[in-house]
Order: sequence, then C-alpha cells, then structure tokens
Amino acid sequence: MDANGEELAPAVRSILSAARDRTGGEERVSVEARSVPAAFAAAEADGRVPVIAEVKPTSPTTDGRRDDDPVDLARAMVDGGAAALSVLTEPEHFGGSPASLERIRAAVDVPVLRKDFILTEAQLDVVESDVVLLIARFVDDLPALVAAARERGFQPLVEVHTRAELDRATSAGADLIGINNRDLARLEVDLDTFESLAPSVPDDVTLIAESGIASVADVRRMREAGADALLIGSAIMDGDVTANVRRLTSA
Ligand SMILES: O=C(O)c1ccccc1NCC(=O)[C@H](O)[C@H](O)COP(=O)(O)O
Repeated sequence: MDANGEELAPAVRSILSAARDRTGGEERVSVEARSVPAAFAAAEADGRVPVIAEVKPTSPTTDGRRDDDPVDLARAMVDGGAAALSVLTEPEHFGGSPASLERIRAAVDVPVLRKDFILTEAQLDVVESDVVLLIARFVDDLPALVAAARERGFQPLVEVHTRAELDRATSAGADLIGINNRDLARLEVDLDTFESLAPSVPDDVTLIAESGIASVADVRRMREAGADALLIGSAIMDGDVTANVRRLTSA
C-alpha cells in the first residue's frame, strides 16, 4: 500500500523496497543548475516542441533492454532537438546509474533531470543534476524535500497523478510539476489523466506531461491540453533515437 492506502503494482513495490534500502551521498552536493524554463523557451523560439527525452535502458513495462552507451543515446537525443534530458539512475529495474547521469551531464549542454525514486534528503546527495524528480505519492514530507533540493541548487520537478497529489505539490511550493499519465498502482497509461488535471494547475507553474506519449497526435493532444513540455521515454528509445526526437519535437 502507498501513503494513500492504495495497492501498488508488484514492480512498483519492488522499486520502492530497493529505493528504501539505498543509502544517500556522503557529502552534500551543490549544483549550478541549467535553467529548464530557459531551455523550453529556447526550443520554442527555434520552432521545436519542448521535449525532455529520457535515457531509459529498460523498465518494468519495456520488453528487452538497450545496451548502447548512454552518452551516445543522450547525444543522439540532443542532435534530434531534445530541449532537456531525463536520465534514470535507478539500477535494479531501469538499468540506470548515477555514473551514467554524471557522464551524460558532462557531455551535453542541455538541462539533465535525475529520474529516480528519491525518498530521503540524503539521497539527493548521490549525484549532481539540473533537475531532480520528487514523486509526490512516495515522499512523506514534500515541502521539506522540495526545500532541501532547492538549497542544493536543484530545480525540483514534483510528479503527480491525482488532484490530491497536485494540491500537495502546489502547497509545497513546486513551480515545476509533471503530471504522470502512468498509474503506478496498475502501470496503465491514460492520457486523459493529464487532460483532467491540467486545468487545475496554477498558471505560474511550468507543466510537463509525462508517460504514454508515443505519436505526433499525442504530442499535439498534450500541448492543446496545456503542456509546456513533454517527457517521453519509450517512444524515443524504441529505434532511431535522433529520428524519433526529431519527429516528436516537430509535431
Ligand atoms: O516506465 C515504466 O515502466 C515504469 C514502471 C514503474 C514506475 C515508473 C515507470 N516509468 C517511469 C516514468 O515515469 C517513465 O519512464 C517516463 O515518464 C517516460 O514514460 P514513457 O514515455 O511512457 O516511457
């Protein structure tokens, strides 16, 4: 059960169990973050839809695994026009690592999001990134973790899936919010999730649509519903990464 008393998919329970066992960093990190809003504005000015392309070697809902060098994948995504990157650092279920994020961030000039299941302040100190994901559903004291992330220089991206989680995110002062179309209880994806929640997001928040975006039509649908940017993984990782990013950023 999660904090809402809801049943979680076995894969998500396993992810959280592994996350709880992971220690944090030994020294507090300090980040000079590359601005996400500035990166989105630059993409718009260049006529591209702002896309955060995700380096996701595998996942509980992906068949198989890509073993390309993550830096090669990241460069290919930027070559295709990605405004920013998301990099999984969760090893057991997504094939990610802090080392991959570190190498990628040194190789590109766009903002890099650390995509992991961060539960404690100490876990912020594992690796530097420009943006760090905080999943409202799994974080007990969201205001404290948002503040702790900002104190280190991170831009916190608070991920929500329900109205209650959205209210917690705005109460915690989040100005970068992602609505995840993937229900982490059943691992099902429904783009209606974003469409139903987006109207309740304050205008001064930068809003990102996450998960299940696979086509130009999906991109247009999320943008029409109010997405400032889109976080896309599987549809980009499946095949020619540069061509996939170019297709989706040209929607
Ligand atoms: O992607 C999964 O299979 C997954 C399973 C359990 C928890 C989280 C999961 N994904 C994390 C994400 O939110 C996605 O990697 C990201 O939003 C991109 O989604 P997609 O474009 O659908 O690959």
